[in-house]
Amino acid sequence: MDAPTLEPKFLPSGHELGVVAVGFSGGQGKQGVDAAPMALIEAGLINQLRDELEYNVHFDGEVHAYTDIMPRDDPPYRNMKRPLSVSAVTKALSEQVYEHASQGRFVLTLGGDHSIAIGTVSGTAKALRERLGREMAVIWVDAHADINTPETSDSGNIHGMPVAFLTGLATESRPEVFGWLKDDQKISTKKLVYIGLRDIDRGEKKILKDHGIKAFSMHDIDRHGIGKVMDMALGWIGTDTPIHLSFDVDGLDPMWAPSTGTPVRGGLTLREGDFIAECVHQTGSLVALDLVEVNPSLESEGADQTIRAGCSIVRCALGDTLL
Ligand SMILES: NC(=[NH2+])NCCC[C@H](N)C(=O)O
Ligand SMILES: [Mn+2]
Ligand SMILES: [Mn+2]
Repeated sequence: MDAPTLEPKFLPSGHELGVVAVGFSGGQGKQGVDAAPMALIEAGLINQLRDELEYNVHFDGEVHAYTDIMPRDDPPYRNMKRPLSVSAVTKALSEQVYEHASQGRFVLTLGGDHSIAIGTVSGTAKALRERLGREMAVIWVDAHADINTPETSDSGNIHGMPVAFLTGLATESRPEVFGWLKDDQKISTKKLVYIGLRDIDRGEKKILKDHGIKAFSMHDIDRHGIGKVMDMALGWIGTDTPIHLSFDVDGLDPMWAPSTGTPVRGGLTLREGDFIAECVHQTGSLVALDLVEVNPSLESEGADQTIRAGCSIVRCALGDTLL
């Protein structure tokens, strides 16, 4: 199989890969999503990246559960469930991701629910600003926009809010509830692009509209095809901007990825998911990838294919090709 061919634009070498495994489920209510990193690793993902794609993998060999920093008492605050836990975990994760990214490594984070993106995106955004003096773009592949503020959220689940905190649309001064997030760890709403949306809350629709956020829904993919949508999405970002890809496995149709906490029918095919990852790799601008929301304990007869779909997306984003 081919080694990653493209010269990356924002990494000193195309071969240094930092991996962080995050066994965290507190951003939503269903247990089991914390088992995903181990399931992905046991399916051979890290070995494939090392042996077939020839990455020099920097991985501490641990699935981080952050039990030592988890507060015992964590009541709702401003409608958020488990705010202290999610804040503490994402703060620690942000530092781990920052460490890899500031050493010029590509950062792969295996989640975990999507609240962990508060940690991953903040870590890479800060490192890229320091290392290159550049603002980073984020491509968010998901059935959901995850841009609720604590006030617009119906569920109170923080995995539906990460983008609001990362763009500064939601703010909080208490350091123990995301007040640790500083401007240099945030991203602009102008550098955010969604792909695959199909289940957006009313308050989220208003936010997307009011801030002119670039979003390609399943309707756009039906209309233009995924090839054209990727041209438009990457055209919006431009060729001079590093990209962090945050991939929620529920962006795929439940036919291909049934084992996830909030499945929504009418999603991306397996090939469309891989194609998105391939196209983003081909830009040479990709600096980080999150794979989140795989929950092997749900629809467990479909767990294997969900895990395989997740592994495939990661390999494609890291330069695997069909030929
Ligand atoms: N990362 C996810 N799967 N998020 C689902 C969010 C669902 C819903 N919009 C909420 O805010 O609760
Ligand atoms: Mn989702
Ligand atoms: Mn999500």
